[in-house]
Amino acid sequence: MAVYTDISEDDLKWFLTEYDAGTLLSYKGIAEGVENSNFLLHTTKDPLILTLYEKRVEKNDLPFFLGLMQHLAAGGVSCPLPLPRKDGALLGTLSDRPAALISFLEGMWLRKPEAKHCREVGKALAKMHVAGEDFALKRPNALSVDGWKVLWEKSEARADEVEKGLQNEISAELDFLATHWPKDLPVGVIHADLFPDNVFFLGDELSGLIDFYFACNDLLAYDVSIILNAWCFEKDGAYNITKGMAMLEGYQSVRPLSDAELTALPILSRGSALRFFLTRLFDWLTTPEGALVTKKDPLEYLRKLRFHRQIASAAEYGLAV
Ligand SMILES: Nc1ncnc2c1ncn2[C@@H]1O[C@H](COP(=O)(O)OP(=O)(O)O)[C@@H](O)[C@H]1O
Ligand SMILES: N[C@@H](CCOP(=O)(O)O)C(=O)O
Repeated sequence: MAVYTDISEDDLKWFLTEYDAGTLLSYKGIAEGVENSNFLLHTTKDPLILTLYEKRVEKNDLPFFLGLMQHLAAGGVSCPLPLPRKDGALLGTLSDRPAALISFLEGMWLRKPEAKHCREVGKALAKMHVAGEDFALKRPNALSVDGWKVLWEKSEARADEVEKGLQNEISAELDFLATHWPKDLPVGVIHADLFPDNVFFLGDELSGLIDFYFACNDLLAYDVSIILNAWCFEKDGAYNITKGMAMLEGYQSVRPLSDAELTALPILSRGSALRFFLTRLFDWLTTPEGALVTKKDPLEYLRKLRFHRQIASAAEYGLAV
């Protein structure tokens, strides 16, 4: 469960006086997510999500995230809209945390996505990439190669507690990726965390994307590798080529990938698998027992990383190159 910060009813009512959000009827903490504290609010107007920004979110980045949601929504991407305060600001303070109200998005995330859903996610990601082209603000990816090294330094000494031999394996992987990471591919605004729990569906129809708090400027094809990792593997660790094919076709129906992007897909997928392995490993080693958050398994991403090491070309993901 991710409610790191408690709020009192009085404080919340006071916070709401800054907005034209109606009168509070009820509120409850949301059990999902790992980064921030989220609450569902019912008022005499539309339902809202209240987010209190926690440890890994830099306050200076919030105008980028909230502005991006506004920009994408205006560009036809279905995503939550931040509600401005009466003074026009998108951000307030509650329980000593930066806090925002965003619109409630109908739908639910899929526990068992199928190939047809992967196709929709591919399309939606490509639409987001296109809609983000003229977004003026910039945010470098703090979780690319240099950021991975910093994260790794914090976990390295204890990595073998999770699996013997990890210290050597991951150090070598980082060296490899630092040397071979592609530089000349198309860049733009990427979501960077488009996992199943961040995509809502109503029936089989994709109703929207949420959780833009890792969004940044980086290689567009890196974002494709993230969804490939997050959506196209089965619980037993096997890659599902039918899902991969559907996802890549969906993406390319909106934004075709260049030959260089396709060639780079295996190494980008190694990188994105490593990125999620490293944040999970850090959380695994540092989250106190009994904390109200579900820890995610780092080894799931180690297995994906090892899979991508064996891939010789993007054709093996389900696409003729
Ligand atoms: N705009 C929204 N509309 C509906 N539900 C939302 C919205 N934003 C967040 N949620 C709910 O809160 C949960 C956690 O949100 P998320 O942004 O993924 O949190 P975190 O950043 O902490 O990972 C989601 O799984 C969803 O249930
Ligand atoms: N998707 C990441 C963790 C970030 O969680 P989210 O709730 O913000 O999507 C992972 O699976 O490691």
